[in-house]
Amino acid sequence: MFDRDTGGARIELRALTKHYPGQPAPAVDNVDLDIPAGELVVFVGPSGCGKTTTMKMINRLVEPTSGEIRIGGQDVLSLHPDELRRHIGYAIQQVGLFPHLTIGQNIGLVPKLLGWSAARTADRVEELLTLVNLEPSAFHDRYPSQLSGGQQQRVGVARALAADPPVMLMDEPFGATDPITREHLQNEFVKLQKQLRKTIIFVTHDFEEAIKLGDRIAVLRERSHIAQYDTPANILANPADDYVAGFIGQDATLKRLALLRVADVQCERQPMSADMPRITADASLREALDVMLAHGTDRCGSPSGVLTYDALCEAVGTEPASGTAPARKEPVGAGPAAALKEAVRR
Ligand SMILES: Nc1ncnc2c1ncn2[C@@H]1O[C@H](COP(=O)(O)OP(=O)(O)OP(=O)(O)O)[C@@H](O)[C@H]1O
Repeated sequence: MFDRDTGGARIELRALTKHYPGQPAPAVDNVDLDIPAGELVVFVGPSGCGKTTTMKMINRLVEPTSGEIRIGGQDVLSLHPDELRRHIGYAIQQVGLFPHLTIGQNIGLVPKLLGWSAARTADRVEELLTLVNLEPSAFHDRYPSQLSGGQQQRVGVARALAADPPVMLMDEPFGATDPITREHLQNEFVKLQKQLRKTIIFVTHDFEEAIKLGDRIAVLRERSHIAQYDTPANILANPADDYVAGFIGQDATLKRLALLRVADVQCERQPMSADMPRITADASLREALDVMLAHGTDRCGSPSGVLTYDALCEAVGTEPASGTAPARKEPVGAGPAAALKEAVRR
């Protein structure tokens, strides 16, 4: 099956359509989409636009009315749905852990179904608990009700990864957590995916989350019609139309600053004074701008040279304000929104 390459498999949707019985219009209408192997693609769109239906057709929790789905070149509709689902990881907001099974048993469920030996399953469960930052000795034998919401969501992700599937479907998997836990889970997940390079479809309502996690974002309209499908940077720089621009909101420049690293920008080879603020190469341009504003200067030192305010503006395609530099000292805590209003949008 397509899971021979567990590092990720290409997903192709062709004219994919779902018309629920008794409904006046299809929930998903004639969708074409290619998802390259090893990429994480985020579906964003308003409630009811068909994100979940599109995703559930891929593991056949919903049967398509018409169209084609291929994973790793294989026709998904010709496979037995149960067999198919054992090779696609699935994580959802409600987590769906079995309350009467321990955490270890929940994670080991699919490997057991796949006929793995008890020893191999036990090793995998331990490996996965460690991977999602849950100490195996502390969590293996607990029941789901004995875990916090964020911990349960980590178990949900571990369970989806259990059989090392090439494809993962994730429907708002961090949705039910508070903002701090959510950010933590997102950061961990970004690190994890860098390592695993699964092919992932990730549904969210949160555009910030889409920018942070996605190699590409599919912005969907009603009936899953694709308004734009591109990298976060390209969508932020060139939204296809007002609909997409509406999703991005007011802070496109800020979001682009957050996406770019100091290392991505041409720095000038010039002497650095002792009082020039310093920034690391992997800091974002948003952080660099904050540092400049906090120090009332238009430049800061980085490992590859001096990063100037003008270079920063050029990197996000914004004209530097005339007379240039962020002149007033502002506390770092004033945050980038205030900074950009002050420095970029004058
Ligand atoms: N089982 C069903 N029977 C009939 N209609 C359905 C069924 N499931 C979903 N729908 C309808 O299909 C459309 C798309 O629903 P879907 O859940 O895919 O949207 P969504 O974009 O995931 O929404 P949300 O963001 O609110 O979860 C909606 O109009 C919904 O009411």
